[in-house]
Amino acid sequence: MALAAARRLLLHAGSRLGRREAVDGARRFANKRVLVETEGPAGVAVMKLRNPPVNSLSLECLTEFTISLEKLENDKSIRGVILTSECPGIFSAGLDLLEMYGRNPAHYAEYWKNVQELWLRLYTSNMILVSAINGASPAGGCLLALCCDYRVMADNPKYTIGLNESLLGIVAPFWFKDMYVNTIGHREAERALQLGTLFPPAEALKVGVVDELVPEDKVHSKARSVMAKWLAIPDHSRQLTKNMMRKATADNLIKQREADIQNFTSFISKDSIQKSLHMYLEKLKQKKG
Ligand SMILES: CC/C=C\C/C=C\C/C=C\C=C\CC(=O)SCCNC(=O)CCNC(=O)[C@H](O)C(C)(C)COP(=O)(O)OP(=O)(O)OC[C@H]1O[C@@H](n2cnc3c(N)ncnc32)[C@H](O)[C@@H]1OP(=O)(O)O
Repeated sequence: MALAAARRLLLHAGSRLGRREAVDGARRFANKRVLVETEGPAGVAVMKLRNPPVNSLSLECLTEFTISLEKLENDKSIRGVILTSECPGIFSAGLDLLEMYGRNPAHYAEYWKNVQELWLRLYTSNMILVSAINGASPAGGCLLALCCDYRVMADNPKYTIGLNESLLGIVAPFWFKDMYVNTIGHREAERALQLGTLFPPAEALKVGVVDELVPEDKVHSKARSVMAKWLAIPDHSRQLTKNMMRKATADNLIKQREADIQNFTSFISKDSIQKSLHMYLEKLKQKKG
């Protein structure tokens, strides 16, 4: 309830701000963790995640992301969105592990509902989505990129991308898996999901997790030129085609959202899974020291 009220407030405040800035010509709105700029080619917004240090998708970040998307969807002048990060070297570290560790079942359920909500909005968006992957993109970070229509990645071998859930002792849900299969094919997905592979850029390109690699300083300009190509296609035919390609995958979750929340909640609440997450978080800490 409290989150729903916060969401309404944010949406309202955001739309007032958005309107005022549009009058000034600045065309920019921001929540704390998501910045949206609509400068550049007409009809294109750039959405930047800014939840330092690693753009983990906390409940607040998910909510702000979903609200920003909703606002852009409602703005008929916007036809395309470039999704990128403001955190140096990190696109997104994926779902926030601290939302899935040491909390209670009601929190897990609320969190998962919001993860589903963001995925459904992104994956089924009528807008053209291009990701400018300017850093590491594990698990939920990869999920965000996979929702896009085209993925441009910085060719920096330090950055990796993939669904690495099995390395954490958890299991990618069926809808993550479905989207992976849709993108890279059954055999590659089967192998990568079991091994929790994090692909360096050249391998990510080879297997089809991303569509194009460019030098790091060219990621944004390339994303813009890709967007220009997609904008040249009439919206109605592109949207109907996208819907035809993606609807069955989205419907598969829509028809069992509640069961998926229950599954997640009981899975993540298990002592053995909490122990695995604890060990993984400790490993992340030790990496530093
Ligand atoms: C039967 C099945 C039924 C249902 C389905 C069930 C379950 C499915 C469940 C969940 C699916 C989850 C998908 C996910 O997205 S899980 C998240 C996976 N993410 C990762 O593995 C990334 C981990 N992070 C890293 O590898 C690195 O941090 C990095 C490469 C992103 C960045 O490296 P850096 O060296 O630059 O930074 P660090 O020092 O490692 O990190 C800084 C700081 O941030 C904390 N942190 C990192 N990632 C996360 C995260 N995802 N969530 C929360 N916090 C994170 C890290 O611990 C550091 O914190 P401190 O400064 O030490 O406090």
